[in-house]
Amino acid sequence: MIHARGLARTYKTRRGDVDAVRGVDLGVDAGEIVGFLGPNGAGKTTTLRMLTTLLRPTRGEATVAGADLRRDPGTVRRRIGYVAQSGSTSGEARAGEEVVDHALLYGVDRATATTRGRTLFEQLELDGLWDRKCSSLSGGQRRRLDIVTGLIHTPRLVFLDEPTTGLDPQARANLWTHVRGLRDERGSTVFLTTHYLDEADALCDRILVIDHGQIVAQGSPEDLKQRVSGDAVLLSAAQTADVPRIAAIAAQLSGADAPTVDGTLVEVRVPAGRTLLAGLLRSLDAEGIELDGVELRRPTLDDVFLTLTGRSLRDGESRQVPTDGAAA
Ligand SMILES: Nc1ncnc2c1ncn2[C@@H]1O[C@H](COP(=O)(O)OP(=O)(O)OP(=O)(O)O)[C@@H](O)[C@H]1O
Repeated sequence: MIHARGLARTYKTRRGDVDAVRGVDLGVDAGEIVGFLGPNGAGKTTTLRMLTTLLRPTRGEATVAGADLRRDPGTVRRRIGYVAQSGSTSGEARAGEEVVDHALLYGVDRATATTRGRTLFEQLELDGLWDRKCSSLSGGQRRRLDIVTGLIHTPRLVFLDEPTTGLDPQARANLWTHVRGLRDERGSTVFLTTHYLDEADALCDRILVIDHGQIVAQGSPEDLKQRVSGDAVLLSAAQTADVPRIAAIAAQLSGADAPTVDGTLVEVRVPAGRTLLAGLLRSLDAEGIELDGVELRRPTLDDVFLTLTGRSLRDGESRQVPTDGAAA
């Protein structure tokens, strides 16, 4: 569905050239949900805008939805749906009208657009809102309306730029269900950008990680996580004085990396945390050491990014990340 080779974009600015995307190769098969993940400024939107014909690549080639991006951008445009970060509906318009107008732009006739629009409203739980002003919809409803707009001309490939940014957790989870539905019920291929690791993990068949304009990793969420060897064992000491002894015992675990200490928290990475945990707790107990808490953390996508780049996926954040790997 997408086949790109060496796609690059340099912006000319007064301060000099900005190499936003530096030669991206990527492939997306029909029916996949692919997540495009990376920190702010990594090049996600620039890549998306090139693939959707909104921005001309400085270098590289791509076929998108079966048409050549450079030679036949008109066909690419007709075959894809694009839901921009900022959305595309205007506040004063009525929701249904907005969707029908969008379809007319694509050459869909009014009757067909209305029938399709009403079906999509039902599928995306917007029924009853056809005549409502867009400005009176909730954030989640408006985002789903953006998606209806992106789908009204029945594209085979849909690009979603940060579809859940700004939504509350329930609205995000609800939108994931709808994105899965696009693929499962309509057979659409979905290419989405996101900052949220949990979103990519839960929703995507495959993930591409971009950093500094280049793809630094790709694979299924599980594949990527398996590249980070080991589990993290986090031991929270009840008494600060016990921390050095806890670290010393943790360091003796089979295959352990050097433990790190942060206040009363000792963290150690081991190849198979689950099998070592019981023995570790027995050793600590035998030494009369009391713990406030124990956590075994499987690798997260953020660990993958840390391993690859030495940085957290979440901007400017250092190692103090929530232990469940969920994005803030
Ligand atoms: N029109 C432009 N002119 C100059 N530089 C730009 C322009 N648009 C983007 N850039 C720069 O190109 C780089 C990539 O930006 P891009 O918006 O593609 O990243 P992103 O991964 O989508 O970021 P975000 O997650 O913040 O949306 C950044 O350094 C950005 O400042």
